[in-house]
Amino acid sequence: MAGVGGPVELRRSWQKLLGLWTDRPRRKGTKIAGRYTIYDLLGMGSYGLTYLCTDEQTGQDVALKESKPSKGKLAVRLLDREADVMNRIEHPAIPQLLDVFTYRARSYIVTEYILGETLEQCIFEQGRKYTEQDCLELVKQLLAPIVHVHEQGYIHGDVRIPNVILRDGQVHLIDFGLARRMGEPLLPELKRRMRELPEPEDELAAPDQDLQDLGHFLLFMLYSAYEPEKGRKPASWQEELKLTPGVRDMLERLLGLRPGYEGDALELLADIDRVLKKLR
Ligand SMILES: Nc1ncnc2c1ncn2[C@@H]1O[C@H](COP(=O)(O)OP(=O)(O)OP(=O)(O)O)[C@@H](O)[C@H]1O
Repeated sequence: MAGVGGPVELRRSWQKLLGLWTDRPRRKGTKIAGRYTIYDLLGMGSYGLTYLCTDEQTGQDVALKESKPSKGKLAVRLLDREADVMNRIEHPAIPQLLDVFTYRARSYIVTEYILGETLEQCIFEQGRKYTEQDCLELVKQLLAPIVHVHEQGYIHGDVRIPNVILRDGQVHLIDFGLARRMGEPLLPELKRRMRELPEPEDELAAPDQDLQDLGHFLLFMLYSAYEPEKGRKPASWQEELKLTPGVRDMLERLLGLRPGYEGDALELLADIDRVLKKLR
């Protein structure tokens, strides 16, 4: 029959509707576990809702992430994993884990709230443009928390501009929802979600994956200053971005277009310092 899907599609639409209802954000002023008062919804991710809350015990602003009820046990498991990784990490450029609890069948993690803007907001909402030097300074800053995560035996797994917050010019790395122990494969349940990523999804977690992501991060940042000439056909980034040779080489190594850093963040750091010296 035209316009009406089969039973599978109908079931999917019904589940989607049910999900929208059960996952609807909580109202401002709602108190969770008698302690955290919701002030604002920060975002709705695939498996969780994140709120800006006031911790009534300390008076501190916190970010509270709640598992999505429609995603059932998987959302709870992912939040547990995220808490487990954050519990082992302590770095000034990573929000501190403050609390983990279950309340009315939902899981929660509470972290320090970083008041600032994500680099995605800086570029797409505020139209900020970053020079090569700015971009390298930011990547250099970001390497510190990434190296710390690697030293604890994990990879972040999702280094992207929406997951980096700038506060007073200092970067903060958030969202450990896809973090994995070194050598661990991607959770089978997440494979479908990661379909668009260029890396093979069966790859075991290794530091080079974060460095590759850092390459994509750097490319995004560099494009913020790109002004396409009128009527010019789209070309490769090497042609579009007029990069100095040092930055271009580094990017090609990060993106795996020539022999790379093999996960060696210290080699990358030395390279950044060398190129920055020339740019300054
Ligand atoms: N500690 C924090 N401080 C300030 N803002 C935060 C913090 N944690 C998350 N946010 C903001 O909350 C929003 C939701 O973030 P979160 O990373 O939890 O989920 P997401 O990115 O929407 O989803 P997904 O986990 O599926 O990528 C984002 O806008 C993010 O910038």
